[in-house]
Amino acid sequence: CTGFISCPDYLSGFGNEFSSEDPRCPGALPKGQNSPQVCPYGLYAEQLSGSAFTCPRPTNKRSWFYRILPSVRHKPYTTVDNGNLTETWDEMHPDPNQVERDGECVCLCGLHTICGAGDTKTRNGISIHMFTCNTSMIDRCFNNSDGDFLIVPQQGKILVTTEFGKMMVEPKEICVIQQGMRFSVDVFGDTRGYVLEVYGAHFELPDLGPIGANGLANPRDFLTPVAWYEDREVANGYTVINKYQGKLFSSQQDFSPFNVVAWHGNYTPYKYHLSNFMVMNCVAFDHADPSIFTVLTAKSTRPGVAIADFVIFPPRWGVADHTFRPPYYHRNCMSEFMGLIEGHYEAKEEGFQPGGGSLHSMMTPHGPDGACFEKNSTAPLKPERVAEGTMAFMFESSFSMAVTKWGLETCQKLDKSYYKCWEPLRKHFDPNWRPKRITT
Ligand SMILES: O=C(O)Cc1cc(O)ccc1O
Ligand SMILES: [Fe+2]
Repeated sequence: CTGFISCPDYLSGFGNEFSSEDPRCPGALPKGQNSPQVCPYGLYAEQLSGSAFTCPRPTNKRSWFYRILPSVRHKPYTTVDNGNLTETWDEMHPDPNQVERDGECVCLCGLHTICGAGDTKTRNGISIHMFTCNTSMIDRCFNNSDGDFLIVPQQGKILVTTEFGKMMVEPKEICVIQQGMRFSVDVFGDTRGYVLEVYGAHFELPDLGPIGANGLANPRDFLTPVAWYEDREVANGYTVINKYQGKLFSSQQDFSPFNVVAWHGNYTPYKYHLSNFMVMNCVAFDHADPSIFTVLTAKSTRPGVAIADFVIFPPRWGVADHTFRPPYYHRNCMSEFMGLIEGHYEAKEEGFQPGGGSLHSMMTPHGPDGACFEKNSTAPLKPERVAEGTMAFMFESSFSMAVTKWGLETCQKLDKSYYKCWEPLRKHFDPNWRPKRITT
C-alpha cells in the first residue's frame, strides 16, 4: 500500500506515545525537546492538551504538532445556524416510553441530535446524534470544543482527514475524534451513521478483571493515522466550524488546517474494526450481562459507573444449557440507546432496522418481543451461531437522557406502535405446575 488517499497507513496501539513524520520531511520532529527556538523546516510548534496539565500520568494526554502555520491565525468566530444539532434537553416533555425510530430518514447533511443529557459548560454529559450526508466537506473542517465524538458509520465509508493524518472508516469500523481535533469528512455516496458525544471524559478500554491480560478489544487493534500535510493556500477562504457550548461558530482562514508535517504524543484520533473484538460469553448456563461486550468506556468519577459505554452484539456461538438464551427482560438504572449497523437484533427479529435506533430510558421495561420469547422458550438448545451477519450496538449511559424535538417529531420516523411488539406476550402461569420428579 503506497497512496495516502486510497489506503492510509496507521500506527497500532491504544493511547501510546506515538510519533510520526510525513516522509516528505524527514527530521521534522525536533530532537530531545518540544519547543526549540527554531523548529526544523521552519515549522511552528503547537500543543493540543486533552487533559489538565496536572492530571496523573495514566490520564495525562497531550500531543505536539509541528505545522506550517499555527491554528491561531484565523479570523474571528461568528455564529452559524445549528440545524438539528442541539444541547437543549427540555424541548419536549419527558416521556419514559420505549422509543424506536425507523432507519430511512431523508435529512440534510449534518448532525441531528436525538437525545442526551448534561451540560457542556460544566463538562459532564452526553449527546447522541445521527448524521446523513452525500457530499464531502470541501475547504471546511469541524472542531468540537465540547467533547469527544465516537463515530459509528452505518452506511457508506468515510475518509476522515485530521491534523494527525487520514483514516478510512467503513461500516463495522468506528473512529474516535477527541475534543479539539480538527477533522474533515469525505464521503463516497449516501452515507449515514451514529455519533456518541461525551463531554468531559475520554474513552478508555474497560478493565479486564479476572479475564486477565488479553481479550475484548485488544490495544493493538486500535489504529492511529500517520502524519500527512498539505501546504495549501485557499484564496476563497477555508472554514473552520467550531462547536462550542452546544452552538456552532464559523471562522475563516486562508490556508488548510491540515498542515501538520510531524507530530508526537498520546492524544490522537483512532479507529477500530469491530470484527477484531474477542468475544467472551457464558459456556455453561444463564445470560451474562451485556457489559462483557464493552468496546470502550467513558468513566464517571463513581467507580464502575460509566458516563457512557460503547457495547456491541457481535456474531458468536450460543451454547448455554437449560437457559433462555436471548437478552432477559430488564429494568435498568442506566439508559440504553441501541442502533443497528447491519442484520437483525437478536431480541427483535422484525421491526428494528439498520440505521434505526431505540431508547429504553432509565427503569423503562424492555426485553425480547413476543415472537422471540415463544421461539426461544421451546428451541432445542444445541450450539448455535447467534447474530450471524449482524452488528447491533448500545450506547449505555448513567445519564437520564431527554429526547429532542427532532428525534420525536421533526424526523417523522418515530414508530408509534413499538410497544405492540410486547403485546403478544401471554401468561404461561400454571398453579398446578410441579417440579419434575427424577425417577431411577
Ligand atoms: O436488548 C437490550 O436492551 C440490551 C441488553 C442486552 C442483553 O444481552 C442483556 C440486557 C440488555 O439490556
Ligand atoms: Fe437492558
